[in-house]
Amino acid sequence: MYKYHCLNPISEVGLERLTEAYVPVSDAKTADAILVRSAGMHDMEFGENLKAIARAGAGVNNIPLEKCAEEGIVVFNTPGANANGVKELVIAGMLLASRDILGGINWVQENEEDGNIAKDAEKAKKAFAGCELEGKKLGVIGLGAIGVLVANAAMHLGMDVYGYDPYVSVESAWKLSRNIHHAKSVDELYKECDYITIHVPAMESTKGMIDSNAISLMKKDVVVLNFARNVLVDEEAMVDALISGKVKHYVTDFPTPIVAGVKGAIVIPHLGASTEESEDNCAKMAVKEMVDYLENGNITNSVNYPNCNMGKVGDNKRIVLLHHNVPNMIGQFTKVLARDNMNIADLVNKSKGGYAYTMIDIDSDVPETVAEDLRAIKDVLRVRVLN
Ligand SMILES: NC(=O)c1ccc[n+]([C@@H]2O[C@H](COP(=O)([O-])OP(=O)(O)OC[C@H]3O[C@@H](n4cnc5c(N)ncnc54)[C@H](O)[C@@H]3O)[C@@H](O)[C@H]2O)c1
Ligand SMILES: O=C(O)CC[C@@H](O)C(=O)O
Repeated sequence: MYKYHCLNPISEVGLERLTEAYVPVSDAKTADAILVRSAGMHDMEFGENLKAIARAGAGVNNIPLEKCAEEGIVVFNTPGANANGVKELVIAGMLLASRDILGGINWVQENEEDGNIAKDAEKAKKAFAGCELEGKKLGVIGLGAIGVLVANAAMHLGMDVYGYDPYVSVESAWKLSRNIHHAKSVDELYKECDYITIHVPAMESTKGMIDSNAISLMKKDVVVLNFARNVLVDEEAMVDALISGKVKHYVTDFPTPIVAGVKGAIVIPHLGASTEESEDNCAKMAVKEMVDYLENGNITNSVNYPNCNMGKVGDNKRIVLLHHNVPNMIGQFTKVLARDNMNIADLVNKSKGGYAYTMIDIDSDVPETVAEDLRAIKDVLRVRVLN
């Protein structure tokens, strides 16, 4: 029996895939696994049973990844599962920034009682005119799951698209249209583009990436879109640029007291991934990853431990060990197993940064004393025996 806790509402389409072996609990401290969306987890104390956190979404800046790794808790996310939802809202954001659709709709609501509204609208509409996207230059910073979709869609709308991502994956590079210009530096993109959209994770290295210096390089009347995280943009600098008229619109999915209500800021209440399809996709993927880890020890799409897969647990017992990525760990594991005369049927070891994961299939029972001896090895963070 596994206990799970949902820190945010998770789509039923995902939860209904859990068998009767899974029970929801109201106290996160007692859970084997936590399902989460955007809830902040940095101040949480984790219970000793907690083995996995599955983020139904892409961004993991709400989760203390290093602390989890040290406590032997594997953190998963759902790469690409909500990318289409975000892409569509980014396109909507570009349209909202180009045509005064919001101003026009407000005008109609304010004049709803005007019996001559059809005729008056024809006079009023010139105040809400705008420009088209076709032929304009779009810069996309970050060519991952979302950035690639935005770049390709904008290209199909007739935009001239520049992409910047020094760490682009092979998978993304394959998906990216060959008509996208490869910006050699982010400064080149700032100088060239009429619209700039950012799709990078919030990390120490990306925080404040769009600051006053970046804005100073941009064209006058540029539109900046941020559907990634508020901390990527120096919001004080952005407000100054909106007030001075350097930036025409700042379209952001992240309301903060600094930008909400500022003229020129188009602020959306974090709706990028809030579609039925995205929520279902994320929940299904998060639940699948969580179940496969709890039951089989397989790790897929973890952000703090290496991916590692030995298929389903069969007739053999499986020992899974989370540990620091330091020399001689396998030697110490096999010594413990050899001492108890245990035969290894299969073994996989993978590492990611400072952490490593070892899966060992054993063709006999694994006494608790063996598990305890493995746990006692220095640099071992967690040991589980499955089946
Ligand atoms: N608004 C929403 O509801 C919503 C939904 C999903 C994701 N997001 C945010 O969008 C971010 C991106 O999502 P994704 O699914 O595309 O993630 P992803 O991991 O697929 O792509 C991120 C890309 O950013 C690139 N990158 C990293 N550092 C960079 C840098 N300094 N300069 C340029 N590129 C850099 C990476 O190489 C990667 O290709 C997430 O981390 C999350 O914060 C927001
Ligand atoms: O869960 C959400 O609603 C938003 C998720 C989004 O910000 C993400 O990073 O995937």
